[in-house]
Amino acid sequence: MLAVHFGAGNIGRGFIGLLLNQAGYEVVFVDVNQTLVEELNQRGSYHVQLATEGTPATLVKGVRAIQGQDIEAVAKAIAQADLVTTAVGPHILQHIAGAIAKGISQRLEVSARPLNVIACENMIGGSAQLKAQVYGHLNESDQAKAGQWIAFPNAAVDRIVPLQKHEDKLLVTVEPFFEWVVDQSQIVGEAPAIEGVTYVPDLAPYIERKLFTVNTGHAVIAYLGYLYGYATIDEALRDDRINQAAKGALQETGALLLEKYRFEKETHEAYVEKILGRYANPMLSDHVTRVARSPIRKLSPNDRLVGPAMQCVARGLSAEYLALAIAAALLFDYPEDPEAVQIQSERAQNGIDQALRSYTGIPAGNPLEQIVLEHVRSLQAQ
Ligand SMILES: NC(=O)c1ccc[n+]([C@@H]2O[C@H](COP(=O)([O-])OP(=O)(O)OC[C@H]3O[C@@H](n4cnc5c(N)ncnc54)[C@H](O)[C@@H]3O)[C@@H](O)[C@H]2O)c1
Ligand SMILES: O=P(O)(O)OC[C@@H](O)[C@@H](O)[C@H](O)[C@H](O)CO
Repeated sequence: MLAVHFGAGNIGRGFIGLLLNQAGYEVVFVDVNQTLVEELNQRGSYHVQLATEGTPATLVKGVRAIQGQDIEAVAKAIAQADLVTTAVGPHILQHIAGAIAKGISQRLEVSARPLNVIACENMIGGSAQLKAQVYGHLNESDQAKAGQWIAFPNAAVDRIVPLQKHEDKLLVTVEPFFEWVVDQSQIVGEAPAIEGVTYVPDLAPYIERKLFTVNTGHAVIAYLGYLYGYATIDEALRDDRINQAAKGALQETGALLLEKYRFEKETHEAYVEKILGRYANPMLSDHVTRVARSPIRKLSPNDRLVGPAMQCVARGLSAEYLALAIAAALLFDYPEDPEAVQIQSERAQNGIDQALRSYTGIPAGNPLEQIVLEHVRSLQAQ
């Protein structure tokens, strides 16, 4: 069994590649980072270390890699694959769509075999978005055939994997917890048997619960942590102001999720407690600037902050702490993050009101707008 995985980064090696390997797949990574590609091909293996005391590292063997710019080689691998997965980042999906389409066309020419393409990104409808981008590269006849043989099931993935700073360029340290949920209703052929994957009939509650809890809380801690001068998530969480804001935001998204999806209150509270413990893991050393990365994406209308905040406001639920985090994200002026630089330049040229409108999609006059602007003023005054 052959799995082609796009993105040999933190989640790619530390989570998806590991589980696929343990499920018996030969894993072929596709990446544009030449160092990673060369190391993977030279060594054919790498280690995954759990961020806990005294656990030995796991060896992932029999892997190789293809340079992402080698479209012919990538397409050939996809034509032969039994499964395709991605963990490249939401904005990169459009750049891999052409190679996936080429592989699908080659495959449809020679064989009628089902193939599932699963985007493992932090976003709602990641695989559906990738499908639309891939279809943009297929002719009508291939689109029709692909409709029968190629599926793009949406997924939710959860495992905190910080930036890696090991001498060994392939070693990846991950938290022990993981969750990989896939929409069963969108699978073509037999569902891939991967230990650790949960198939569900409808992904919506799972992806929203994950994005609006794990990633919302994370974003609150990261943006406030950055403003208050902390380097890592666990450090920031020890500040009472940030701790209270994270818990407050998770209460707000919790109220929304409970109302929308009828999760059991106790089960959701236990889920939140577990996540707060995961953030606090001192062995992860997860930098606030990693978690805060790409603020334009994180401030977009369907993402972890504005998404739940707008829904809370529409339902008459509180969104005070979410608004505080949106304000902090608008003030995130980390010079090494191009999206932060872009927001700050908009703010400098046209003011915070315009920056808020441009990047959050909050309609002018929506009550959330004023709440966010008040938080901006109070954060600036501190
Ligand atoms: N790190 C986490 O804790 C975590 C957890 C769950 C989900 N995610 C999601 O997983 C995805 C990847 O995150 P990450 O933390 O592993 O990032 P990362 O930067 O470590 O990995 C991304 C990899 O994609 C590669 N890449 C970039 N452009 C490419 C292209 N055109 N073709 C092939 N490869 C390309 C990069 O070189 C890099 O190795 C994101 O969507 C993220 O939100 C991350
Ligand atoms: O990957 P991002 O940039 O969408 O979000 C940053 C972190 O919140 C994220 O990577 C988490 O660590 C991960 O989603 C945990 O499952």
